[in-house]
Amino acid sequence: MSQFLKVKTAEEVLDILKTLDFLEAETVRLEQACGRILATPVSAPEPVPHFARATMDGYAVRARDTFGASESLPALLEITDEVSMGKPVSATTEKGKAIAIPTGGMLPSGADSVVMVEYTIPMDEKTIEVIKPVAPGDNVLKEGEDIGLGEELFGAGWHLRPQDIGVLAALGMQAVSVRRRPKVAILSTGDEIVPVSTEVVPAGKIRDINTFTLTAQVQEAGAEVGFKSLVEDDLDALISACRKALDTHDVVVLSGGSSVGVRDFTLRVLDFFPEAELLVHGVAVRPGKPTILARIGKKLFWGLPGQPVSAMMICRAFVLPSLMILQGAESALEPGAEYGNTCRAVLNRRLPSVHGRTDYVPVIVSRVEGEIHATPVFGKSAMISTLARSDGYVIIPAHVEGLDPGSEVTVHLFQRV
Ligand SMILES: Nc1nc2c(c(=O)[nH]1)N[C@H]1C(S)=C(S)[C@@H](COP(=O)(O)OP(=O)(O)OC[C@H]3O[C@@H](n4cnc5c(N)ncnc54)[C@H](O)[C@@H]3O)O[C@H]1N2
Ligand code: MOO
Repeated sequence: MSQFLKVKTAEEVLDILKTLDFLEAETVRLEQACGRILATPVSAPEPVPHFARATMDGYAVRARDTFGASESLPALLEITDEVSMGKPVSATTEKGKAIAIPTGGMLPSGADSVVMVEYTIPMDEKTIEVIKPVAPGDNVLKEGEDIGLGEELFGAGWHLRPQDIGVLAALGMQAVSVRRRPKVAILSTGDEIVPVSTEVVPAGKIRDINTFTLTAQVQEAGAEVGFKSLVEDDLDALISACRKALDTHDVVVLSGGSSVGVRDFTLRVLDFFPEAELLVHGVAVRPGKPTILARIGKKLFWGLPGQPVSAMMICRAFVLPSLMILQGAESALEPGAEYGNTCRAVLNRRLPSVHGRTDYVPVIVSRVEGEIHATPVFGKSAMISTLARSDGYVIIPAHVEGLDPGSEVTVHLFQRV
């Protein structure tokens, strides 16, 4: 199966990802729904609120009984009843009458507005003077004013946020249908890689970084990380680790290998999976050109470069979008959609770039005299500290040969919020 495919552009890879099938839907309780992606649209089965409510403490009145009221010429109203919180009141607000009401109380019939207590002067136990008029609807939340009956609230593919959960709670939806979280296995390979727990690292070896960075990244995209393993550079060991991972996971993310010819090694692993279909073998990007993507049955297999910066950038640029698409995220399916938040900034250094290759350049974002600046962080892709110092990255498209200082750029922020 080791056919060699033409190196793909970043856009071609994203287009391939958009053709992936979504994972199945599952029902989760509202408490677990934040951050999940809706599988079916949601519309309102009832109005919110389902009765008119006061939004201020005061008196429920007929607005026309207060028209023209002022401090010098107050409107005199008789208090006939009091609304208790959480209970309907049987009394009706009649002409010249007022019913005391707390914020959130149910508006009595006949009333169309609430006079705030501050604009009333008690005359005696049963009488108030209103010193400022109200218009119909003042200080009242009407039935369905928050959410209308049948209102279309969220489409399939909507990424649920805390406030969305609040809407679902208001509607009494105790459970929602969302896409299953992708289960991801993270395999790191290389004879030079030793576990983080290694106290004295032998000469020629380094501690494992990628297992940790890739795990943290894919979790950020809502995936569950199952199997994690450091695998030696041995074909049989790699095949058996991949087989185990593919059996029980939706996605396998393998990083690194041996310095020479590792790509062939990863491709050779794929030869042992008859269903494997190589989708990407090399991407015209920097860093991370030697990236592999294959489909194995319904499963995805990513082969990422071993350099920690390259692995993280490819994960962010392609693996995370693939995880969002598996979860049916509409935001990941839009043309030109990028994962995460962005901000606009002014570049304060020249950024060289080669025509025909998309560059991902880490930057520091700072505010200088009210303007947001992006300062490139240069460094080799073996240097994880460059990303730790950066706030995000700028993408220089393949057709652009470098950017001059003063260019306005979009910074893709590492932090999602
Ligand atoms: N002669 C050439 N050499 C290299 C080329 C090339 O085109 N010709 N490409 C370079 C580029 S670009 C990259 S990227 C790397 C590709 O690396 P591999 O994916 O083959 O992976 P490795 O060789 O195993 O690792 C590269 C580097 O990353 C370190 N590494 C690997 N895994 C981890 C880990 N889990 N934690 C921390 N660091 C890790 C590994 O020790 C190597 O230093 O090849 C270039 N070479
Ligand atoms: O493609 Mo490599 O990832 O630039 O270091």
